[in-house]
Amino acid sequence: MHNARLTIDPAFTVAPVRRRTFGTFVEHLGRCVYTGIYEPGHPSADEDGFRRDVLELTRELGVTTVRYPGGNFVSGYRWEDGVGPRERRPRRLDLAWHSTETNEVGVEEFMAWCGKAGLEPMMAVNLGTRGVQEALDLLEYCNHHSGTTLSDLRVANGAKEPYGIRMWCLGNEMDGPWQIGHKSAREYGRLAAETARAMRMADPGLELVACGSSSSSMPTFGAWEATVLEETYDLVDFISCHAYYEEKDGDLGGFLACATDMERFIASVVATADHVGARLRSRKKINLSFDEWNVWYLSRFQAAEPPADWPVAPPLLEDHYHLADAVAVGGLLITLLRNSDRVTAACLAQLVNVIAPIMTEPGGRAWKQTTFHPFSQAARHAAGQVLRVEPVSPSYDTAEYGEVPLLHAVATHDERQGTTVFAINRATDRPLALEIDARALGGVRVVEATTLTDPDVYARNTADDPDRITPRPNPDVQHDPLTVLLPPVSWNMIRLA
Ligand SMILES: O=[N+]([O-])c1ccc(O[C@@H]2O[C@@H](CO)[C@H](O)[C@H]2O)cc1
Repeated sequence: MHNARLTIDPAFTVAPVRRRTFGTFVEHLGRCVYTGIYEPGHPSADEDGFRRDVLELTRELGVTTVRYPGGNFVSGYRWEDGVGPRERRPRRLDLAWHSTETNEVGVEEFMAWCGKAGLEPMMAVNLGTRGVQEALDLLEYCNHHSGTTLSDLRVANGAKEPYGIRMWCLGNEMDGPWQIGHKSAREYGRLAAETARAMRMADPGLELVACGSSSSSMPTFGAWEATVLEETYDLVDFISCHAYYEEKDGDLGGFLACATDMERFIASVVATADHVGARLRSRKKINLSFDEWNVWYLSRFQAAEPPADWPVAPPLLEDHYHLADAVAVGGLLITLLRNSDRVTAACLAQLVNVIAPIMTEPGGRAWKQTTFHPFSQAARHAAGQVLRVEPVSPSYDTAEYGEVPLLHAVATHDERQGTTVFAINRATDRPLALEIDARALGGVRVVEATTLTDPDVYARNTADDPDRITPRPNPDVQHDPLTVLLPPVSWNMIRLA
């Protein structure tokens, strides 16, 4: 058995828990929209064609914000295609995903779905094939009350009240050579600046996200952020970060340590943003929108052929997650929370079917993947302030990241909801006895301790066995000293009150 310790003291805080940390992403990609959130013929479909089973799971997941409509898709998207009478909407080639887009769902349907799910939208504009004018048009269509051609069109299409969308992404991954309309940092920075400047003329209160790098392994990483922020610093609020991880060559220990990369990624982008701010002598701080993060078996996707014959909503990027994937996701969530001073928005990519916590069968069942659980527990129970905890833990050696602690943890504290510790044990061979020094909280007890684990780290949930991997009460809790046994390869939640 390994032993680790952490001390909880509500006097030492990082930042408030940001509700936007629990965002997700709905892209017109594969079956995320069609047969994901939307399937008119489905037995659970509501009057607007949205699957009630998916809506219910989305609520249970605890999602707060949702990014839309892409992703790579947005860089070739004409938003006007998706508004007005359905029978008049064009069918288009979606070059990003080699599919046919029917436009049955567009901004109107998406906003109606957000209303039903109780989510804040985060809208992306196309800066691949389009520019300032089209972004302004979409903004006017969405947010202007009425009395102009575009706002009256929205009203005529059934949405009397403006949508009031606050958060906007200025394009998507424009550093990626795969992106339609891919640009250099300077080209993109100028376009993002002019788009942001014009959007702010319409509404100075918007929160704008400039594209950062599509991963920290891009050759332009760092330089890209610096150049883009040189152009946009005073005009945007966020720089985006995207990161996907997968187990490579059977290196489970290295994979479970992937949050180490995310940690370094965040530190590098914060340093770069602050460096630009310092050179500009600005008092403003740019925050990070980690608006794509997840486990994604990208190498399998890259090895596969694109869909033949431009199908409508083909199954794409449908990763079936196992326990170890869920523990990796839990580790990434812990890192996002630990960096809540600068990471003030994040989106798990994506929500349904496409590298997603929720899976569906067309016409059939919906179920929770393993990765659903760390997200839903953190979204529900992380509250109040993120506490600065400094776990003391044995470490292990990884090929990719060097020495990494076996324990990765964070705690949050709220006067009413109490204190919650989220922790993963990365050890593959034995449990970790975690001693929690909670004396500063004064006489608290464990009110709930759960663990997500399984003797088979590659066990998955399926439609037939949807609860194979689900949080279960952790029986190994001792008081005085407060000690919880974390099983090997596990995600854990410990609630104190
Ligand atoms: O590292 N890559 O090779 C790589 C390739 C594509 C890629 O796309 C991003 O991930 C897609 C799925 O969420 C989103 O549509 C897009 O923004 C993100 C990363």
